[in-house]
Amino acid sequence: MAVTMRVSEHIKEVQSVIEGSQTSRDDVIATSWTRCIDDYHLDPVVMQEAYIVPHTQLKEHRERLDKLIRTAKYGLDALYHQVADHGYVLMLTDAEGVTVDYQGDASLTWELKKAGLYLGAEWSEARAGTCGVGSCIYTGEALTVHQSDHFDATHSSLSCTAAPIYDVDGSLAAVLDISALQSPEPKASQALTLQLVTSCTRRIEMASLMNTFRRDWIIRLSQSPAFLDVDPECAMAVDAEGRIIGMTHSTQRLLSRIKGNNWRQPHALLGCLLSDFFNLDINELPALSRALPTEERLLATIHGDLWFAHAIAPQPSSIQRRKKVVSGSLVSLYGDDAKMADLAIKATTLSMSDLPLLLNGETGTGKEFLAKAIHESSSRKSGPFIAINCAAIPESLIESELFGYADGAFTGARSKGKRGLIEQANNGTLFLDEIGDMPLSLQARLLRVLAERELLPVGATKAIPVSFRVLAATHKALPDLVSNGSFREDLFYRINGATLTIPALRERSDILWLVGQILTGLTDKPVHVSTLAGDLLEKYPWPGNIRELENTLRFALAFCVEGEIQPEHLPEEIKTGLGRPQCVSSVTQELLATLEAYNWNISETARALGVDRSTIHRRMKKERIERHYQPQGKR
Ligand SMILES: Nc1ncnc2c1ncn2[C@@H]1O[C@H](COP(=O)(O)OP(=O)(O)OP(=O)(O)O)[C@@H](O)[C@H]1O
Repeated sequence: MAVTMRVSEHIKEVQSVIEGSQTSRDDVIATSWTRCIDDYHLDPVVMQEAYIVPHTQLKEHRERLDKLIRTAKYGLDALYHQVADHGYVLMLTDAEGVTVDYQGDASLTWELKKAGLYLGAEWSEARAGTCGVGSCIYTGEALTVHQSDHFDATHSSLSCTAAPIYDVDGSLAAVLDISALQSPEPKASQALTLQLVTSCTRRIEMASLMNTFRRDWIIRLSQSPAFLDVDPECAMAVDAEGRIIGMTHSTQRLLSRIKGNNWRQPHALLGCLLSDFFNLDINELPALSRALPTEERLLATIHGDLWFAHAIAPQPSSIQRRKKVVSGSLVSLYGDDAKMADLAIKATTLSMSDLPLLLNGETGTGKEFLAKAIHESSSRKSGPFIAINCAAIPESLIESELFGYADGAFTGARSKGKRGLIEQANNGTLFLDEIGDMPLSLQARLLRVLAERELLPVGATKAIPVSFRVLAATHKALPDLVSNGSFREDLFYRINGATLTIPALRERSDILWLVGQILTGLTDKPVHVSTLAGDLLEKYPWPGNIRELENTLRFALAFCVEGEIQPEHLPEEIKTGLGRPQCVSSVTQELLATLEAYNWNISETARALGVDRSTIHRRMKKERIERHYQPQGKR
């Protein structure tokens, strides 16, 4: 009976307030009641229990706020511990009012669920009428909706105190609410609760800013030097050019005040220079680090108001931190890429030993580049680095090129002896590129040199002692060549003290860094890459890896005159984002198979396919078919 009386009185009060009667309710409550009628068309007579969103929807809402839930966890746990004994539950909702995280007394689950103080409950104004979370979302301010402040009499036993949590870009991310099923009658009893919730949201925003902008400058401000380090009021993130890129909500209000802006327009602040608000330039930030006593770290706004400030320098990424253990030359191999960082750390350790290394990777991934860096990081760096492309030297010359020949080994003009490449590598590094293409007969001779550390030039009778480190590279799977008998197993073990595998360019996350490095090497002029062109370069699959990237940039430089590479300066296959054709037609497959079968003899291939030679040439040109790794002399 008493409940029915209370409900009808509440409905009457709501109606009289809507009609404009004087009320002792807070303004924020009265205006929300008006919205409920005018905007959401809710009827105070129709009472509705809390709405719980279906489980699958809740999962999606939670996933969207996952990062914040994890960041806020410690703060939420601490807050719940403070209020649990006083009968409060804690809810974190997203900006739509859906409860995505919850802590409450498990023994009261049934009552709490019924009252909507539970995971999945949706507390938007449009759905639930005037309520803590919904009205906080609408106003963007912390507030308490106490008992009969609720529009819907169903909720008039609840007291809900909510505060907004803003994202680092100033948009509303979430609402933190603590609610009680029962509370004392006066609304003032909730004043302390409001304080608690607000200071918790400030700390969550601070943690979120610190997490998001680890690699940028963070400036924290406080009116008290004693609280600057422990509980600052404001914090903002600033990029290398001194532009504001993130902020907590109190900073949003402070900066808006300085500029004379409405605080609800955070985008008018983002991107502005620090010097638009404070008498400070980015270069002066180090002076605000902990090197100076707190009392001396003063920062003045452009209007002369003073704040104590603490500037935190950008923290190096884990990859950058790990770069400190990578030896000098190997650092220049990569930017922010975890796979390359792992490779460089391994290469640094191995470069200190004399172990033979096998460098594996697709064509153009930088195997020779890596080999040189390893040489330069090793104790043999003052010796020569001799590179031999085992696939490029004609088979007939390879022996004399590698081993040299003695005086009089040949008749005629070349009767004077010649030092072979292996001898030239003495005291340095011998880099055997495309080792998988070395003929079996030479593999045996190379094995002997590696085993005995002495070499016998062609026609010589006396062996020469040699000391060098062997680095070998291949894009082929050497174990497969060993299995099919085209590579000697004993040589494989001799050159493979350890294997270093270089990732393909498409697997790397530092493509744009590489673009910058290569452009610096190709031109003295400053050249930028537009965002769109950069996107295309990052998306392209790069079958030819860094070599193809280098050629692409040469191509782009030839067409770009304005100092900025745009998509139209890129080759067709990159511009269209399609890449080179990945699958070959059956006609092309037949042509390839026949060429292979006839050892790339065009006349025999033409005869076998019943066409003339010019047709084969034309089709090879059209399909860009060419024989790879053919010894030079036979092309
Ligand atoms: N980290 C790097 N920074 C800049 N340029 C690089 C880098 N790595 C490789 N390159 C360039 O890419 C091209 C290909 O590199 P490299 O010849 O070392 O590749 P590779 O794997 O040995 O190729 P292949 O398998 O065809 O022998 C070279 O012009 C080299 O200068």
